[in-house]
Amino acid sequence: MKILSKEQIYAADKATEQAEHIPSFNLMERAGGYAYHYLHQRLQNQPVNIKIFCGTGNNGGDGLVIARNLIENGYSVVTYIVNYSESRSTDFLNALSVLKNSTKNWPQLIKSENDFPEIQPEDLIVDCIFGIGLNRPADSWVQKLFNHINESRAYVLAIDVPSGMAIDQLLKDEVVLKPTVVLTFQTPKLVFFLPQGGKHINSWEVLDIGLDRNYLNSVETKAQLIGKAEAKQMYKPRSKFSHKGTYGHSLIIAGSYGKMGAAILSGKAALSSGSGLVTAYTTRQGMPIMQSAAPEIMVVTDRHNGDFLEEIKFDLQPDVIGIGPGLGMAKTTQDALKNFLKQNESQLVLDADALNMLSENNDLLELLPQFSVLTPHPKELERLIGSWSDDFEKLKKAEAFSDKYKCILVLKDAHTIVVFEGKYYVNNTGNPGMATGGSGDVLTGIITGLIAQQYDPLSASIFGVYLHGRAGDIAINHTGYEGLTAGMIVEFLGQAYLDLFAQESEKK
Ligand SMILES: NC(=O)C1=CN([C@@H]2O[C@H](COP(=O)(O)OP(=O)(O)OC[C@H]3O[C@@H](n4cnc5c(N)ncnc54)[C@H](O)[C@@H]3O)[C@@H](O)[C@H]2O)[C@@H](O)CC1
Ligand SMILES: [K+]
Repeated sequence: MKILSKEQIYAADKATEQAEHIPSFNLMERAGGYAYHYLHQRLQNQPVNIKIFCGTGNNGGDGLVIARNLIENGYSVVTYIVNYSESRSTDFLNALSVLKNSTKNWPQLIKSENDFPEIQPEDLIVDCIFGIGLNRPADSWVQKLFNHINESRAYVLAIDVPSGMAIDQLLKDEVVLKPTVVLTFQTPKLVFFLPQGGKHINSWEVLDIGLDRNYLNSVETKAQLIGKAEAKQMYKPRSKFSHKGTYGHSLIIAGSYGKMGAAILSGKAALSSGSGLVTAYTTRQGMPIMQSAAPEIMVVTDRHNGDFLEEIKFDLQPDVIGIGPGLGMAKTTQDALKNFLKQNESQLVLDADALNMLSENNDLLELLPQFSVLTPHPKELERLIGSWSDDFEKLKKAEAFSDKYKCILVLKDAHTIVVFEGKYYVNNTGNPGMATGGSGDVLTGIITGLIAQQYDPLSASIFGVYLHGRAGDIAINHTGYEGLTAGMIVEFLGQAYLDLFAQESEKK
């Protein structure tokens, strides 16, 4: 699903007005009307006290349209205008006059803290104070109103975006009216998926307000949300006349004394993602551990007998190499990595200690083949690209890094974002249960295994992140968040594949 920027949303509104030859107020009527239907379907005329807080721009105008529809249909509504500014948008004024003409229920003005109404926990709050137009922190009395509503513990439905949250920047000392649900128009907003904005959002739904299809189909967005529909399109079906060689050979370079689990998890994940063959390259001590833990995985070791890898040399021609999990940061391993990178020609997926070694020896980055995949978690990313002031800057810096080294960056987080060639692919699977040791090793294995099967590195990264999250989502039905272990993500990978097509087969 495309994630439109603020400018693109305004342009989509304009394109719709032009294509349909309608004034902008009709679009507000439509958006507010659909939002009313959304509420009505769920409320079914239950006697709830609804409090609608409206700003003085178009988000506020939407609120006035929702209020009018609710009142006309017999709901108990109090409408407030939060007077953060003396100026009013034209469509806000249109909506206000329609509301005043068609109901006797005039809004109450809130100009300061003295005007705050009491809010009961059982009230239903509709937040239409600020939408996508917020571009600076709200006045302190308005922020106090947000907190006043937050403290009430009432159910809050935010219209389009939660008030107080800018969609294209992190505002200083941001105070957000915390929504129970965000009903967002047409396209989810990027900020919902970034840690600093996303932490306020439990749940969001898209309301299709019928913006112009031509515009939406043709607009190129920087960000895209990756769900099942997108993942399904990437899936490569298997042919009947295939053999293990068809699906490639993955080499996993991982593990050290006490960290053989990382190699096992990565290797097993590469196998379960479908790699035809998997070989692990690890320390000699690791050989019996690997062989007994995963008989399907072949093992090659270095010549030495140390706790850490001292040499990375093998007589194989893998299709792809996943390198890094559990390697440790020993000087000998760093030298081994350097020598390996100097002569390597295989496609690479780099994770964990391999990334840390790259951060410590920046010149090694120049040795990476084009389209290498790097999968840093936030700390590893910071070591690679330096610190950032907010999530938007983090993305920009990641983009610059990816451009410079022609690599694919997989920014692991609650919503993992794959960054490549100026585009952001935002994953929409996964859950907090996956914040567990080894989960990243599994992702490395999956992406490696997909590249072995001839997924191009970008598709392998996007699809791999999706499958990893989906496997975790299916697994928690059996384990709960706390009980989920990285090994289970591997076990449920097959289910994640099956799930891509689950709906079709259920319908048959
Ligand atoms: N045709 C359209 O453009 C449509 C717009 N819609 C709604 O319009 C919203 C956007 O409306 P607006 O652009 O009017 O913006 P908002 O209603 O989000 O904000 C109102 C105005 O407040 C001002 N402002 C920004 N930060 C402020 C601050 N901290 N303190 C005081 N004033 C501040 C800005 O000038 C901004 O335009 C969307 O989120 C959506 O809800 C919908 O009605 C659908 C159609
Ligand atoms: K809002």
